[in-house]
Amino acid sequence: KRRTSKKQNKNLPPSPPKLPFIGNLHQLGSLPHQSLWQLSKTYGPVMHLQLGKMLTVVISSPEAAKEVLKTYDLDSCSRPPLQGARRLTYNYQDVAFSPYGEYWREIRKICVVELFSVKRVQSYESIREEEITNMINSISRHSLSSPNSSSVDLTEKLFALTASMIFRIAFGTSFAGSDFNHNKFNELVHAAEATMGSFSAAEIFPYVGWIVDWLSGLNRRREKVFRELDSFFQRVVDEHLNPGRTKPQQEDIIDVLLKIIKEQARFGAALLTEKNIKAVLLNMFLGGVDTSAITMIWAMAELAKNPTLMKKAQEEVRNIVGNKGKVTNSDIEKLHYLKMIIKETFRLHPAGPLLLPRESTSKFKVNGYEIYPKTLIQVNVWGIGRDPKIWSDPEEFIPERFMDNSIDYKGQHFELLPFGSGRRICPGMYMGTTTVELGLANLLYSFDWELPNGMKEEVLNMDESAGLCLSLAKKTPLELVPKKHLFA
Ligand code: HEM
Repeated sequence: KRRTSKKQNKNLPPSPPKLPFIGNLHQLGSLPHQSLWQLSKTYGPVMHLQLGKMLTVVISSPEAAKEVLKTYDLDSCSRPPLQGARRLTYNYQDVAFSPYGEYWREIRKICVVELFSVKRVQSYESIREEEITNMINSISRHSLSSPNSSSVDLTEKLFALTASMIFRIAFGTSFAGSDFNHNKFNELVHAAEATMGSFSAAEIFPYVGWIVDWLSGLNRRREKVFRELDSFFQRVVDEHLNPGRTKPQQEDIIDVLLKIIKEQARFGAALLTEKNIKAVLLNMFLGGVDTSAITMIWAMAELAKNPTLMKKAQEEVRNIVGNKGKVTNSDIEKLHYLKMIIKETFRLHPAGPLLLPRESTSKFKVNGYEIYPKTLIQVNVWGIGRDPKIWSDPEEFIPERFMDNSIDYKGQHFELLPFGSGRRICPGMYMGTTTVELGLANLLYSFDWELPNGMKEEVLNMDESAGLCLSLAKKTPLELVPKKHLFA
């Protein structure tokens, strides 16, 4: 049973004042990473909050993040059993929400070694290039067919791009080749994300919360999304099991997982089942589609707001690629300025502003305060990215700050943690950054971009939208006017 602060208020981190019953819940607001960052300015980089019945510790400095994610990684790398995720993960039989233990270690190893390894990601190079070419062609058609320079909705284009890529990588067919409607699928994935992210009353209020969830229809909505996704995933798995199926050129993710199941059965060590395949597919859609799209959208929005930086990035990519027609994987390593733009985007707009919640499994101390077992831990990487003690002009988008600076985002530098760090670090980091780099490079190479209707850069709306499960989206769609770049 989750502990409450009454039993252990000896040396807990400082906390804002609480209300009876709900504790600090009312202080979260609609953008919790922002409210928590404000609170941390008063209560410090290690503070505790009572969210209903859940004791939560919020970490808001690189030093404290290093303690949790490195020094005490093993003591804090479990996940809380969130009700929103329970059904959709077949009782936490996925990677992202599975508690720390033998099963998680095994499935995590499969992800790192088999599914998202550098070799596997490289094997999907042609899928990435084809899907990006499709997007560029569709923007070109738009730009040619509207001589009065009407804008395209880049938010829609980039979500469609990452969804199509993950769909093909996971299932081996494209949306066009499946009987699943593109929009319907995106709708379903977003509904799943929303149910995952929704707080259950059952989680927050002891004894009576389940009644609220039942009355509000939350359980019914979760069940409906679960059934639809489950039946879709099951159908694709069954198709893969059909001996008459024509296989795609590269093994897709379902092929790889089915092969592992077969091998395990041969050695009598059956650990994975079809349920695990479906749960991992869900992780790929929830973890891989929005995060990469959102990062590209924020990067393009920042560049549209800063035309000098946009021009510098375009000159770099056009000089390096020449009139080849498109940017390919082999060009990316030479695009140093683009890489700085991506780092700066991760600093200001990390797709997971609070990472995913961790749960402690033993007692340890951070900054002299006790963290007890079964505490929910959130690391505010959004706040750390905007801390004036670490970054000069923190609210400004300045890619050049990374020029003579060794800070990277791969989990070794606790000032910049868009993918987290330690045992739970995002296993899809290479897949995500490869998509973001190639997608952005091609957008910058192929078109000049302008704000619509003579809009001034200062008025471009950069508000954040209430985060769902993981992702911190731009509130309004990014509409920009593309002008096809003509090479001499
Ligand atoms: C720009 C792109 C991406 C960003 C910013 C991102 C960010 C994150 C973050 C912040 C976490 C939580 C780490 C923690 O708890 O400490 C995470 C976990 C995870 N991500 Fe990503 N991600 C991205 C792309 C991807 C892709 C492409 C995939 C797979 C197709 C993926 C799959 C996962 C999975 C399975 C986990 C859970 C890992 C675990 O709990 O062991 N992510 N990601």
